[in-house]
Amino acid sequence: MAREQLNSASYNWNAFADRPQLASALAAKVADRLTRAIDRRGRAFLAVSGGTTPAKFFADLSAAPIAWDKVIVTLVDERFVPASSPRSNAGLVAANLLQNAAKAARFVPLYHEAAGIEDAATSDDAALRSLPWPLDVVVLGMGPDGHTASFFPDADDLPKLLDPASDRMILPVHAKSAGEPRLTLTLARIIDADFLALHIEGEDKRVAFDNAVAPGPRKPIRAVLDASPKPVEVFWAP
Ligand SMILES: O=C(O)[C@H](O)[C@@H](O)[C@H](O)[C@H](O)COP(=O)(O)O
Repeated sequence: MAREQLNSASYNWNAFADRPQLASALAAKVADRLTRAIDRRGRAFLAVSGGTTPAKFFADLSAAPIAWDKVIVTLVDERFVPASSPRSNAGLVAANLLQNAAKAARFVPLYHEAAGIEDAATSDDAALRSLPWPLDVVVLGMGPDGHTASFFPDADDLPKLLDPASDRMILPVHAKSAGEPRLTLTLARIIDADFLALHIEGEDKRVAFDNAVAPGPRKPIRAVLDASPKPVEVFWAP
């Protein structure tokens, strides 16, 4: 698809006629990039987002015939709730992605019991350092407010979350609009990924994306586009 270069933000817009076609195409692309990573370095490291959008994509990806036993899956971000909560991204991934062939993957969650979100982020950051960074594949989602990961526009310390030079893997997030406190990958770890995709669906998200990349107050998704050394692959269906 033609690449759209807008100011310093670069992205490729991949539009699909419907959501099943998007899910199938994104699953095939991610499976291919994971296989290429395994061929290159003997393993692959994937981070996925939660929310309501990715379930069909997860289901399609879960059936991909790749060497899932060589794949590590983690989350782009997590709500500070146990996996048993309906709000849990780990629960969503367990129910939709870690099924079928993908059951063989190793899953590294972000949530664990802790005194608070700061303690959880500190211990996550230490624990995740042993993973084979950089990520090979990251799949982002986006909210109507232009947030991605847990980079909410009203987050305390948003500049710290968006610092492209951060050496942190995981940071805590407090944001009124987020619901629960969150744990999130830093922007620096996201833009280090070998393949970075943004999966959005519906007219509202297309308008929100267009607004985010238009001149004006910078939304968090725009910070990712601007900082990414490669064009972000946007996958969109009505
Ligand atoms: O924990 C989360 O909610 C996600 O990681 C978040 O960044 C999500 O991708 C967007 O909020 C879009 O969510 P929907 O897919 O529900 O619109």
